[in-house]
Amino acid sequence: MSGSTGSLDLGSVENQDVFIQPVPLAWQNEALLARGQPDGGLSVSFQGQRQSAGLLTRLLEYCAVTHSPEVKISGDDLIGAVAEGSSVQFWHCPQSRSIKKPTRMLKKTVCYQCESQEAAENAAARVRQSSSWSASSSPPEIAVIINPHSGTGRAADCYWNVVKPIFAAAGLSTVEHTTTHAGHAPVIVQQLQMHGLRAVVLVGGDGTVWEALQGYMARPDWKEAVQVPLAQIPAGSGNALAANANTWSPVTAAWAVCKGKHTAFDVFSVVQPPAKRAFGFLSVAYGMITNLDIGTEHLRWLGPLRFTYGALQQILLRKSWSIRMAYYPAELPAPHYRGSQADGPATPILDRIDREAWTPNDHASNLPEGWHWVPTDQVQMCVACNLPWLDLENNVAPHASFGSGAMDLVYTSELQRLQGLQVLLKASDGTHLNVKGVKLLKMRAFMLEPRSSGTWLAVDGEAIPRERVFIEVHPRLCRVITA
Ligand SMILES: Nc1ncnc2c1ncn2[C@@H]1O[C@H](COP(=O)(O)OP(=O)(O)OP(=O)(O)O)[C@@H](O)[C@H]1O
Repeated sequence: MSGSTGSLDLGSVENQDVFIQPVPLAWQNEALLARGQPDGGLSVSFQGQRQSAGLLTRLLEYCAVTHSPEVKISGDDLIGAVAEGSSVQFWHCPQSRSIKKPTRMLKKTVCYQCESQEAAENAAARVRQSSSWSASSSPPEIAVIINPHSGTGRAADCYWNVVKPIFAAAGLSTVEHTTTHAGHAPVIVQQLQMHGLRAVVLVGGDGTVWEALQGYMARPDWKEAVQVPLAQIPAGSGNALAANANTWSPVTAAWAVCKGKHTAFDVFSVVQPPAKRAFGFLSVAYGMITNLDIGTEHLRWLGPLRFTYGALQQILLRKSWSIRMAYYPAELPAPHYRGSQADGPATPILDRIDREAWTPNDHASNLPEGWHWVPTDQVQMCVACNLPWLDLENNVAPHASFGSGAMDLVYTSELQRLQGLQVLLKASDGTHLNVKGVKLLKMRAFMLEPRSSGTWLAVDGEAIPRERVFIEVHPRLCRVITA
């Protein structure tokens, strides 16, 4: 590799990654030779001075004396670069070792000295564009909503100290909004200029995602708006959307936003007249699960540990709650709907039943065609999951998936304490479904009628009135950024 002062060699590179279309990327000068790789990655060799000290520098110096002065960064890992004066530094997010929950860590190369400030800025701009702009000539625009109340109250720190520097190195154009009160996120989302946005990034927990979803669906242009993916930076207590998107840590989620890969996922309508229809993305829970979540709100300072504490308490108490529930099974096709959807997505299954006819004391009444009763009138755990992970730790519905068009009802009626403990211990890998007494049903729509006090009815972890509720899944309606 010869260094010819100031010359810029624009070689072409092939695009082998569907999400990254590398621009031709190769330039060289006396100090720095960086070559675009076929996978969109970067091979950097330093022929001039190196700046900055630290372990990484010393390691690289070691490489230099052992005649392998090249740093190779894969296109998948590379996210951008930072230029300062006439030096440039490349940022990348390689996978860390954990295989169970793949996360990424942030790494920065040493600062390479270019021949001029312009050369350094040029180098940084090229790397950003090739690694994080999906071949666009202008930077992707991102709306960020930060809930400073989420989790243990560190969401804002997490964003400004960890995530924002990554977005800046990737050259993303961000506009930040910080919520000032509960219920603020839907207002922010309704006012966003969605056209052209790469993503709406939510820094917070699932309550923030839930609120943002209400904002999406309340927009007159909801059909177009839902094409803009959501992303969750896991900074709350539960962080289920991030878990299900395989973005298990703030750095991993930030990296995923830089890469911009997204997929469709189901959401569901929550119909509980006379209240306005709401929308959920995660779960409908009654009994034990709500007690261990909403019932431990006063222990927020414990972080995710509060759920473990709450679960142990519920298992030992061994309480059960009265319920009546009917469902439209996943095996049956969803009826077709052809009407206008100006007021939100249609609910063809719920529209075919007479919801008023289901009187509270009428367990034996005839069900509409295709519907079945859930065969119990008493539950301990009762949670209908739209996604497998209910938080970063618990894979409660391992057979659920992003776009299945169905929710998995996981429930128990008469678990002993020992079985309850087994469920708690096995929920992290989904094997709790094998514990005797744990039942699973797949449903496209359902009616849940809570009949006990002393517990909550909750959608996505948010309490709703403890009254009869009708749910219908909307297959693949929204989009989410994934790793
Ligand atoms: N500035 C604010 N002050 C107080 N509360 C807020 C503010 N902004 C948002 N909220 C409320 O904070 C609640 C909790 O936020 P969020 O759900 O993100 O965190 P969490 O409860 O820790 O996480 P998870 O829902 O994943 O368990 C939301 O229901 C939201 O209404």
